[in-house]
Amino acid sequence: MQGPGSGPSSAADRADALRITDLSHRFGSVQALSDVSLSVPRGSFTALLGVNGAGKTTLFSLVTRLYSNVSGRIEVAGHDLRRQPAQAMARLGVVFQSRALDADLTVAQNLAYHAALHGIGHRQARERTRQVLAQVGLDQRAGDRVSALSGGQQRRAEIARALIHRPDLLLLDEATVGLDVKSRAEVLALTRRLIAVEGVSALWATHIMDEIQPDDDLVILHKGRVLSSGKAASIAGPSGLTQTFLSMTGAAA
Ligand SMILES: Nc1ncnc2c1ncn2[C@@H]1O[C@H](COP(=O)(O)OP(=O)(O)OP(=O)(O)O)[C@@H](O)[C@H]1O
Repeated sequence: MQGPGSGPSSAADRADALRITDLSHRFGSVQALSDVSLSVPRGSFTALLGVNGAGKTTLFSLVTRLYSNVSGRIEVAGHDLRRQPAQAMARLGVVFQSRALDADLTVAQNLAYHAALHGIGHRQARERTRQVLAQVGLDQRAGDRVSALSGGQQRRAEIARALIHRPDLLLLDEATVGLDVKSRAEVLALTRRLIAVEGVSALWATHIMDEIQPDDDLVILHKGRVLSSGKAASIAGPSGLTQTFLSMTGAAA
C-alpha cells in the first residue's frame, strides 16, 4: 500500500492509480456488475480474480470507455473518467484479452502508430520505441513483423505498446491466456518488473490463482460483485487461496 507522501505534491500525484466507486453495469436483463468498488494503489500489482463471467472484461471495458459508465465513479490517477476523460485516458495503458497489434506490420510500425494516436512526435516516438522494446526484452525484434513473433513475444510487444505514452496504470485482461507455461511466467515476471523498476501500477485480471503472490493486492470478483479485497495473504488465510476462493464462490467440494 502507498505510504504517506514526504513532500508537496498535487492531489492527482497522491491519488490511487485507479479508484472505482459503486460501479454497476447491465446488459439488458444481465446485471454484469453490481456496486463494484475497488482501488489499485500506486506501485501495486493488484490481481482481479474471477471465473469466466465474473465481470472482469465488463469492468475493463468501462475503465477504457468502450462502454460509458452511467453509474458510479471511475478515477484514473485522480482524474475522473467522466469529467476529465482525456487526462484519465492519457494515464492508462491497456493490454486487451484479444490481440491488438497488426500482425502484418513490424513491431516498430505498430508502436509508431500507437505513439501517433497519443500525439507523440516522430523523433520522440522512435526514442520511446527503443526504450519500451528494451524494457520488454524485444529490442532485437523492432524490424520484424508481429506475425513472426511467438505468442509470448507478441504479448510482450502488446505490453510495450501499452507503455508507449508512459501511463501510470496498466490494465491487463487475462494477459497470459493461450501462452505456454514458460511464456506465461515471462509475461507475469515482466509485469512485476515494470512495477518495481518503472513505477507503473497494474490491474491484472485473471482466473489463474497460481499467478497471485501473497504480497499482491487482490480483489475477488464473482457474479459482478466484489466478494473480498485486500492483501492476498490475508484473504487466503490458513486454508490457502484456492480453498478460500472456492468456498467464497460456492464452488467448494
Ligand atoms: N455484450 C454483452 N451482452 C450481453 N451480456 C454480456 C455482454 N458482455 C458480457 N455479458 C455478460 O456479462 C457478464 C460478465 O461478463 P464478462 O465478460 O465481463 O466476464 P469476465 O469475468 O470477463 O469473463 P471472461 O473471462 O469469460 O471474459 C456475463 O454474464 C456475460 O455473459
